Amino acid sequence: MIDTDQAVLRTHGLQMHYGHGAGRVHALNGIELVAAAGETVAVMGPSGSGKSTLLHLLGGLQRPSAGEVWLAGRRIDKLSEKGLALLRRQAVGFVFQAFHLMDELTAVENVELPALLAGRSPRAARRRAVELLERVSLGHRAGHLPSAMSGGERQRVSLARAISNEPLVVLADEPTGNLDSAATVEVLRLLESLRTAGQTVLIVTHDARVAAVADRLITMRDGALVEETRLTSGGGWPG
Ligand SMILES: Nc1ncnc2c1ncn2[C@@H]1O[C@H](COP(=O)(O)OP(=O)(O)OP(=O)(O)O)[C@@H](O)[C@H]1O
Repeated sequence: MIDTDQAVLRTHGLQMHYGHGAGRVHALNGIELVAAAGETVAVMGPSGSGKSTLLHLLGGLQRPSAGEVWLAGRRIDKLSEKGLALLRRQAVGFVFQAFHLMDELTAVENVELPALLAGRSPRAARRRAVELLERVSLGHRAGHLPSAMSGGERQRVSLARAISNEPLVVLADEPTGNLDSAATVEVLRLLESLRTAGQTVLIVTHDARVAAVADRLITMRDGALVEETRLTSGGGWPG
């Protein structure tokens, strides 16, 4: 049991409905989730079980229909739009299956963007972006546009961007969903290095190799958490 005082992420009675009347979809039905500081949590479950919706609510991309979302001891589901935008910029790093990089910006410009938006000096933002690209073994590709990069390289750029503001939590939605096996292994290594570095990470995935990197695996079905497994290896490199 995780001490909720140490929770970076916490939900209480989290519900999400879409639509009205007969067309109403209950995407989340009262989720109680706690993620401790430094923990990597994988979320698996069938298509439509509510994984992406949960991730969006945790990162302040959407607001719940009912219930509470807490990030680092602060309730975020009642924040204003402006407050949510600030929170997303400062406290959350997102990684998406489709990368969501800015096509017209180079790799280094993509990675430095969050730091610039957060008010860092251009020089400091550039220095950090270069360091991060080196950390994901893409220092030599800093000046390249995303269109000139492979899927694995693009996802490594988006991981570097996700951690550029030292977020409290990294939320990854099927980060290997668009990647071949070799690129998946590269991204797995990076997720593993985030875990080792003590970053709090939540990963939605359909890939058991990705889930194996986590400290804890949560399974969802029909908008509910139905199973929780502490991985015996405490997270580890899949063989
Ligand atoms: N914007 C929306 N409007 C209406 N229904 C939605 C919307 N977004 C999601 N849903 C529905 O909510 C339920 C949960 O969707 P969600 O995308 O969270 O599932 P998921 O587990 O992430 O699925 P997948 O693994 O296919 O990505 C599904 O029934 C889905 O059709």
